[in-house]
Amino acid sequence: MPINYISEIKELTNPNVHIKDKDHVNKIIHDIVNGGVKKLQIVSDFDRTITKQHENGKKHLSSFGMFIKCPSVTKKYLEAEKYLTAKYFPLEVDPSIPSQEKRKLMEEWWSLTEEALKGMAVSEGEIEKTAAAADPSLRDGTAELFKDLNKANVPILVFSAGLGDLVVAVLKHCDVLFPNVKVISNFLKYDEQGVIQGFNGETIHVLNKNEFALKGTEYYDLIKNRDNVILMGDSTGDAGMADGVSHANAVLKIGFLYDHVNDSLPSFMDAFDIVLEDDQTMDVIRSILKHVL
Ligand SMILES: Nc1nc2c(ncn2[C@@H]2O[C@H](COP(=O)(O)O)[C@@H](O)[C@H]2O)c(=O)[nH]1
Ligand SMILES: [Mg+2]
Repeated sequence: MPINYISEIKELTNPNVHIKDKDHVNKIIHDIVNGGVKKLQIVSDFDRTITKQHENGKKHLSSFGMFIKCPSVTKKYLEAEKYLTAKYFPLEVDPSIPSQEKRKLMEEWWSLTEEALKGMAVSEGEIEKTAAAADPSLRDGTAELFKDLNKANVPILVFSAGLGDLVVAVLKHCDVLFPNVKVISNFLKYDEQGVIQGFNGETIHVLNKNEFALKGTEYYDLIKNRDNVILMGDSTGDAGMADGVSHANAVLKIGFLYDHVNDSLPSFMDAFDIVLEDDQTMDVIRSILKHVL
């Protein structure tokens, strides 16, 4: 009789864990366990997935939210960022907005953000210092998780619609930027004088991650023989992050839900296999990996 992981793994029996199709989740966990470390890869969102969603009663800053703490950020950008975030963040987390309409709104937000960034001279050094000073909180157990995955040589793709320079600086500051960790995100493009020209490459926002084929990226070679994926995100748009892994076999999608729990739970349970309500830890993925690593 195959193991019933959902009843075996106590972290999956907590009342804040929501699973729509238990048989399906058991089957995926079985495939991941049977495939072992050589077949496994992790794809994770960054803001409010690797970082906490809230701590000590305060919402956690996003990578863009940390960026505005850089001393060289202009007053003009601060005003633009404040206005844009106040306008678009509530729309991002509003479950009642149809996805096509929300996608247009997110495209607007990111393109206006890119325009507002142009012309500033905020150096990488300043970004590193700001990341350290922001004292970001990764989910409890993230360092242990990344260390165990690095030891087992399991690649982790951090796929962020945030500001890649800040994402890398935070991972470095928290000593989790191990060799197995790769970041795909919006990285700043600079001219020779160190002035920001926008983002490098195509802009990633919260609702187009599913379109980023990983084929052709430097990451692809690492994962081409790894067809089992554990995916983690905090937005329904994150659930498509592994769509670019065309050869994927078993994909276990873990969603961290915090905003508008009652209204968002149905769409989260459709998008993710396991939904964790207000869980600021990596306990669930670590408890599953105990059967793999
Ligand atoms: N404070 C701000 N937050 C922003 C801005 N633009 C986007 N965002 C947030 O970033 C995350 C995306 O990052 P991910 O790692 O979760 O993909 C998204 O959820 C937005 O809330 C901004 O200008 N200011
Ligand atoms: Mg996020």
